[in-house]
Parts: sequence; C-alpha cells; structure tokens
Amino acid sequence: MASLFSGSSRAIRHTRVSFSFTTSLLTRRPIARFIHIFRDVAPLRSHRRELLLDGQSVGLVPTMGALHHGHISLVRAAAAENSKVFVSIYVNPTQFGVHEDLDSYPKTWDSDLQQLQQLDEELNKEGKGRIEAVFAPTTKAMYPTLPPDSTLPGVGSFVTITPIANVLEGKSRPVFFRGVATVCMKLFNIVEADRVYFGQKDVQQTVVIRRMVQDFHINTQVRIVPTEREPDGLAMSSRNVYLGERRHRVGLVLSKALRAAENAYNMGRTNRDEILAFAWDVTNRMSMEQETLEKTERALFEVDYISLADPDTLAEVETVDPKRGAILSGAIKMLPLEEVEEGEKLGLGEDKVPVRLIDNIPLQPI
Ligand SMILES: Nc1ncnc2c1ncn2[C@@H]1O[C@H](COP(=O)(O)OP(=O)(O)OP(=O)(O)O)[C@@H](O)[C@H]1O
Ligand SMILES: CC(C)(CO)[C@@H](O)C(=O)[O-]
Ligand code: BAL
Repeated sequence: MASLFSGSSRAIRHTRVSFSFTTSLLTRRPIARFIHIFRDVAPLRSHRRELLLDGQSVGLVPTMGALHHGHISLVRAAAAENSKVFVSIYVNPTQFGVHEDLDSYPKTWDSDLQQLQQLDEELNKEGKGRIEAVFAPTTKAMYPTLPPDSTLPGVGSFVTITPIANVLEGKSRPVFFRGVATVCMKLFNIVEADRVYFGQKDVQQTVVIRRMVQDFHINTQVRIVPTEREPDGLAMSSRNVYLGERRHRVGLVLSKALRAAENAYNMGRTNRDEILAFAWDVTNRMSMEQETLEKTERALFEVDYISLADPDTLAEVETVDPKRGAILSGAIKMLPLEEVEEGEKLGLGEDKVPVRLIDNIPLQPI
C-alpha cells in the first residue's frame, strides 16, 4: 500500500492509503488518484494556485471531522457545482469555552478518510466534481503567532460578528461564534474557494458566516445545505455518538417540539406566543413524563431555548411576517443518565457525557 501525502514534503505523511481509481480513456487502465492531505498552509496554497491556473473551480467544506451523512451531503453539494472539493478537518479550540467538550470531541480520522475515499469513488462514477484534498492543519499552522485562547477576554487575533453572535447559541457559548468566525476567516483565506458549504443544522453559524462574508467582502459564495436527519427525525450531529438508545429516544423531543410549532405556522398562526406554545407543550410533557420514571428508565434534559427569529438577523420576532418567514430553533442539554440497566445500549462514554442538541426548522416565506 502506498503512503499518502501531497506533492510537498511538508504535507502530512500518513501511512493509510487514500486514493481512488479513475479510468484513462486511452488505456482503460485504472490510474491511482490521490486525495491530497495537507497539514500546512504553504503546500496547500501552491496546489491551489495550480488549480486556479488550470481553470478548476474549488468548493470548501469546513468540518471538525467525525464525519456523518450530514457532512457527506455537504461534500456532495460541493461536488455538484465545483470540479474540485476541499474538506477541512480541524477541531478548532477557540470555539470551545474553557469548560466545554474540546477534549472529548469525537475524533475518527481513519473512518473520516475512508468515507471520503468511498465518496470520491462514487462521485467519479457519477461524473461529478472530485474530492481533491483534505486540509487537516496543525494548531501551529492555524494559530501561527499566539496559542489559541478560549477565554472571554481572549488574547490573539479574532473576528467578532455582533450582535448575531451574542444571542441563542452565543448566549450559552460566549466564545463560540468568535472562534467559528475566526477559524473560518483563516480557512477562507487559505483555500480561497469559489464556494463554501455549511449545514442548515447550525443555522446561527450560517447567519454569522454570511454576514462575515458580506461585511469583509470575502470573494466566495456561501451555500447552505439542508439538515440530514436520522430516520426518526433526530438531526445528525457528530456529538450524537454520545447518545445511547435511551437519550437518543428522549432527545427526539427537540425535533418533535419544533415540528409541532411549524405545523401551527403552516395552519395559519403567525403570533409568537401561539406558535411557541405548541413547542413548549411538547417539551413540558416529555419533561414531566421523564420525571415520573425510575432513574434506570429516564433521561432528563434541560431546555436552553426555543426561539422564533428573523432569518437574517436572528432577532426574536413577535409576529411572523409571511413574506419573510422565520427560523424556529432550539437547544436542549441531555443530562448524563443517573443509573443504567444491565445490557442497556449505551453511547460513547457510557452516557455520562452531557450532550447539547440543537435543531431548527426554517418557516418558509409564502
Ligand atoms: N445533520 C446535518 N445536516 C447537514 N449539515 C450538517 C449536519 N450536521 C452537521 N452539518 C454541517 O457540517 C459542517 C461541519 O459540522 P461539524 O463538523 O461541527 O459537525 P456536527 O455534526 O455539526 O458536529 P457537532 O454538532 O457535534 O459539533 C457544518 O457546516 C455543519 O452545519
Ligand atoms: C465551521 C466549523 C468547521 C468551524 O470550526 C465548525 O463550527 C463546524 O464544524 O460547524
Ligand atoms: N457544529 C458546530 C460546532 C460546535 O458545536 O462546536
């Protein structure tokens, strides 16, 4: 098996193979095709320059790894309208608060590469754009001068997008969007993609990124890809691996609550309190139901927020303007299980890790 590295000596030397085959029209012999892996900025830039001179279009999919179908759908969207796709995999420290789950964030490098390799082979068969490179930078490459700082005062160079970054997720995670905007600015400057791809699941992130691109005149198009869900409706998320069967089942309360509120809007309601009452009814009932159960049967959760907000500013709205639509969103924290049963299907970390779940439904303008 060949080792995998980009054309540069400074790129990662990873012992796994990551290549797919493309067939030469002349010889009909398979030609090994590498997905380049870059760990540093300079070799990626020189490769990017070659692609530019060759007239190739580039789509960038920023991720933190632990890839699932949600990420795959972003890569597919990128491959549908670009000849080359770059996927970044980097668990960015500055978007995690000091007490958040940076250390326990799932890391599945081998499986990530395998998934990308398999997807690239599918894209080849479908005649779509191809996965050209994975950018998995070191922290020194991403934060070249000062080490990344996650404290609120924050020493270093940061991008802040206010007031959008201060509400909803930003209220509970005060450094989150500063970290996201900062790392995305770096990624956009490094890759200089024609288009960048983000998931609807992290709706506030999409609003922050759109605003950043507009305000800083970044020369890229922002594309938003619909939320991929499990068959039961749970929004896919890398953190779902921490949910065992019990917390997964109870965690569905969030998507059900938002769905109930969406139905109220679709039935003609536009008043905030009326719409949100349907969502709160679902979460309150589930909460009460869980509290009556034994510790070995229940999964407790806390609702952080349920919001009805303007699609562009995420400011809360009193009435939905049907011409603008709105964003219904919510966040809950699944608490660790108090007691587990023998043989119970547990998540990674045996369901002792609290898990924050977020979800949203865009209320479409009519
Ligand atoms: N279910 C999903 N459907 C569509 N896009 C998704 C989904 N989940 C994540 N994404 C998008 O993938 C990109 C990378 O996200 P990330 O790597 O943080 O994964 P994640 O599943 O959101 O992880 P977590 O929420 O646990 O941090 C983001 O643009 C995110 O919105
Ligand atoms: C956009 C992102 C990759 C920045 O670290 C991250 O916030 C994510 O995965 O959604
Ligand atoms: N998907 C957003 C990254 C985070 O929650 O940290």
